[in-house]
Amino acid sequence: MSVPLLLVGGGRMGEALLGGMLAAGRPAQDFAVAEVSAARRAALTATYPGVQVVEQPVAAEGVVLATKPNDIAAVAAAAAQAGAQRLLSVAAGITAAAIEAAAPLPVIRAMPNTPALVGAGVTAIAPGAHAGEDDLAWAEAILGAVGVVVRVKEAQLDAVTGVSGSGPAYVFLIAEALSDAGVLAGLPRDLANTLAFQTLLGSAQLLIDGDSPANLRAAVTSPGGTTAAGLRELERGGVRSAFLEAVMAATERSRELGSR
Ligand SMILES: NC(=O)C1=CN([C@@H]2O[C@H](COP(=O)(O)OP(=O)(O)OC[C@H]3O[C@@H](n4cnc5c(N)ncnc54)[C@H](O)[C@@H]3O)[C@@H](O)[C@H]2O)C=CC1
Ligand SMILES: O=C(O)[C@@H]1CCC=N1
Repeated sequence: MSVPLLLVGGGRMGEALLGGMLAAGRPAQDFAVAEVSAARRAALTATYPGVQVVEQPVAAEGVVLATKPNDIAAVAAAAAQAGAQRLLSVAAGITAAAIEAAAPLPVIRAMPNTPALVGAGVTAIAPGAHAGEDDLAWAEAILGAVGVVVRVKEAQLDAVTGVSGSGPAYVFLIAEALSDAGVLAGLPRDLANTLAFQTLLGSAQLLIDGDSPANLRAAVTSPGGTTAAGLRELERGGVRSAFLEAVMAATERSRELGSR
């Protein structure tokens, strides 16, 4: 009997998707994870009772490919061999055409991010040549359980990777730096962490509620006040252009991963 959804690769992204879908209420029996690392299999088995954790792909209606980009073609072929009917790849860079060449199945490409683990991910999806509306709807149902899903053209996925796939790492770097700065200014680490992390959460919520970043920033910035003094230093440090360069570098790296 085939399982509804097999995840191949139970690493950071595979676990974020699995954990997110379980937290959203999908039953553990809906899932199997194929993972080559014995240590990872042991960890997943202990954390997610009821999920079938195996070494090699088992028969599944749909398969999420969540191994490193270099392994995706071989893993797609193995999943097809094991009876998969359609594939959802989360690998950075690897094109739908490359996956279709390894496995003659409908392929959806997706770029999720790790906040999927707490149901607050954002994923962009794009169809391969043989994927139809039902395949896109299938991918949306999987990824919609762990956050917002948007549809894009496949050519946009490299830029999506640069912004939101890699984006959580940029935000964690900001969190670290803001907390470190609090410590430098004399606050205990616990307090600095609470202040920095809750500031990120609250600011994100204001943005999600719909006002523009520029308006929200202006509302914090009193004439001649503390924020204007701080922002001046951030601009002097080139923060804005550092973000432009970071996203362009990540986008370019995603393109490189796809062209090897
Ligand atoms: N980590 C992230 O924030 C994001 C990662 N991705 C993509 O997700 C994919 C996985 O990335 P991570 O989870 O970060 O890597 P990872 O290294 O944490 O996980 C990959 C897992 O796949 C396993 N694996 C390797 N070959 C296998 C095989 N043949 N069969 C079964 N399991 C196998 C490894 O043992 C490992 O546990 C990559 O293609 C990456 O581009 C996409 C969006 C965000
Ligand atoms: O760093 C990477 O290559 C992966 C893809 C997006 C986030 N992590």
